[in-house]
Amino acid sequence: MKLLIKNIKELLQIREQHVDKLAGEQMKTLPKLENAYLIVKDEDIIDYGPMADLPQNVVFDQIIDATGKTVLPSWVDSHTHIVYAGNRELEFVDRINGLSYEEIFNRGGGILNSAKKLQETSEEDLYNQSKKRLEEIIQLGTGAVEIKSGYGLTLESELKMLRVIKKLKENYPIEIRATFLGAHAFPAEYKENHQGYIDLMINEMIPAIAKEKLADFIDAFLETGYFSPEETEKIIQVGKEYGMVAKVHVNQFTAIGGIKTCVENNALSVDHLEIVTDEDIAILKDSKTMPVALPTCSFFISIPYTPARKMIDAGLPLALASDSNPGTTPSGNMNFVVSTACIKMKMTPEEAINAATINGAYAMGVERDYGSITKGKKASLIITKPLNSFYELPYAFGSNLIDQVILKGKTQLFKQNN
Ligand SMILES: N=CN[C@@H](CCC(=O)O)C(=O)O
Ligand SMILES: [Zn+2]
Repeated sequence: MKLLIKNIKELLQIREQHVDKLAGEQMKTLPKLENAYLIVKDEDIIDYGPMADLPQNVVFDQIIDATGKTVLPSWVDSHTHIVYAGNRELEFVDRINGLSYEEIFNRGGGILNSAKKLQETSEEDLYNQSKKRLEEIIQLGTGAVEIKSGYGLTLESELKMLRVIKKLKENYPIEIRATFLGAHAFPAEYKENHQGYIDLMINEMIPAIAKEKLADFIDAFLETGYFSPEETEKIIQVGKEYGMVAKVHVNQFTAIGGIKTCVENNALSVDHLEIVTDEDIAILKDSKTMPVALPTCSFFISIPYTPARKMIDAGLPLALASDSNPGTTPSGNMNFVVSTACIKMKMTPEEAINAATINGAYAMGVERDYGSITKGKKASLIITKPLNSFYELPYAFGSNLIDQVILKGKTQLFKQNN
């Protein structure tokens, strides 16, 4: 199966040589080709170039004319919780009426509210609720996504979540990686017995999950009132013994030394980072750990934005992800994430697109196959509607500027979600 996309007004994020990630100044450049073609064979990008060099006498099975349109690699969303049951719109109204995220959690809401709902939901129902969200993000241009457990908080329900993620992975062309987030919150019955829940995770959950090969990564909510740096360290070290790489929620509300713990334990990414100290920046500077910002979480619950300017100007890399979840970000729209990063965090469109493609791919370990227009990478692409320039993507926030989504070489069309 050979597909030609021709007359592309702007072909973005072309990288002839493989890059793992981009940091500091490098993020300012988004290489592009104007009036270009791109050729796909089966699942892969095999060629691209200026229209003047389009190979002649080649027979294509499908031709897309992208006159006036921009083509870019699909978004890579390295941090989501899109598998969940029900939603939390009542807490949304509680927050409007003055309660904080912390106050809602302390009343038994928040993560524990979602856990209760999920424990009462069958695996089949959970799959059906979650697949609608997955189809929605595919239509919004996401081509690779990380999905976390963490609303189960019992052996049975964590397995249920991870099996749903596995089934989504089997049934959809979007690239999926799974993360075990048993350490999302202490269940009420373990409030005064942290060690008991940690023992449950270490002795039962992690071995069972590893046995079924259900998780690539391990995560914890390292935060005041949730998991301490020491508790997190223990959990991620055991995860590592079972082949799970750490990706950690840290510094969402407070800086308690969590970034240091994560970097020392070779975390692939540290995510949230709404509160970042100068010491944290220095620790991240010479590490392989990718900082990940989640600006639509800041938008939704009115907390500070990750200081992206300060971090990038200090030479750090930065990835952007949606954090799609029922409590703090009920949206998996990466287009809005990119807009919010530009509008609220003063990232340039070039920086934001780099952060949502190649750096996102690094943050979920798929940078060999996703995140840039490079020969041999997966043909997972966004074709926009006609645009003046790609700057319109973050500028026209709230508009859907996507005309077509191609995942692994195939156009994606879903029936309207109902
Ligand atoms: N902060 C921790 N976890 C999620 C939110 C969980 C929830 O409120 O359901 C997050 O990344 O924002
Ligand atoms: Zn999260």
